[in-house]
Amino acid sequence: AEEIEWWDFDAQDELVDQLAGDIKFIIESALDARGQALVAFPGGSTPAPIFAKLAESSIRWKNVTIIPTDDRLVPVDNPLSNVAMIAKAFLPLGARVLPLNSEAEDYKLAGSAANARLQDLQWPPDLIWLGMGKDGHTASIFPGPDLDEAMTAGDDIRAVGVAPDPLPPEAPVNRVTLTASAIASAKTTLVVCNGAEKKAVLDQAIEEGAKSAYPIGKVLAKIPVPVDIYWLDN
Ligand SMILES: O=C(O)[C@H](O)[C@@H](O)[C@H](O)[C@H](O)COP(=O)(O)O
Repeated sequence: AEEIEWWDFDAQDELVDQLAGDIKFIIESALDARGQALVAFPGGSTPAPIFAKLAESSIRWKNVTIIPTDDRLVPVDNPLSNVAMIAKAFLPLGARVLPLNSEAEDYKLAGSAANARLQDLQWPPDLIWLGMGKDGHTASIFPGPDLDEAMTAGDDIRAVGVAPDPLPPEAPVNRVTLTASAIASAKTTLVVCNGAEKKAVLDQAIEEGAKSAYPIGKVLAKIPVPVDIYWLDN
């Protein structure tokens, strides 16, 4: 990243208020400028309170398209589905929510189907919000066999299918994920993470940059704009 700005929080509600306010500002600036906005939100356990706060805000959601940064290859009625979590929060407000995953059995096919779908969108996204795992993964760019493809896919490849090895215990399924070049194309990127363990990983990843074994380090090194990191010390 051109520059990294850290925002440290001691209390979750402070982080939620600040982050929801900043995301609202980014979306409304895009709506004022282009009449529409495209944003990518992560899955996992961190987003729920922030989604709830965003859902309370007076954003003109009907002109907003939301895609997941990545998704687990499960049907939308599966509790592991990221798009289901996003749809539950924002569809009732009139936002357009586009799934990354499809019925494709094979994760590679699912990746190409997701990539084809993203080609129809007004690119690049106004905002990409990244989460991070303790292993340094972000979106579904994991350390391991598919890391290279997700990191080196050309600018025209916006999503790929990945088969993390080992499968992440919190959601042991194959995935589709935005590629590093797609993430690096965003107008604004922010990272949200919590806890001392993740902070240590993130500090090391940022220091090591493109050489890092941590995917978040490689991805952040590709981003040409300043990145804000919201960290909750809990
Ligand atoms: O589908 C996913 O799993 C996510 O998009 C993933 O990248 C997530 O952001 C991290 O795993 C952090 O997850 P937590 O918020 O649960 O710590």
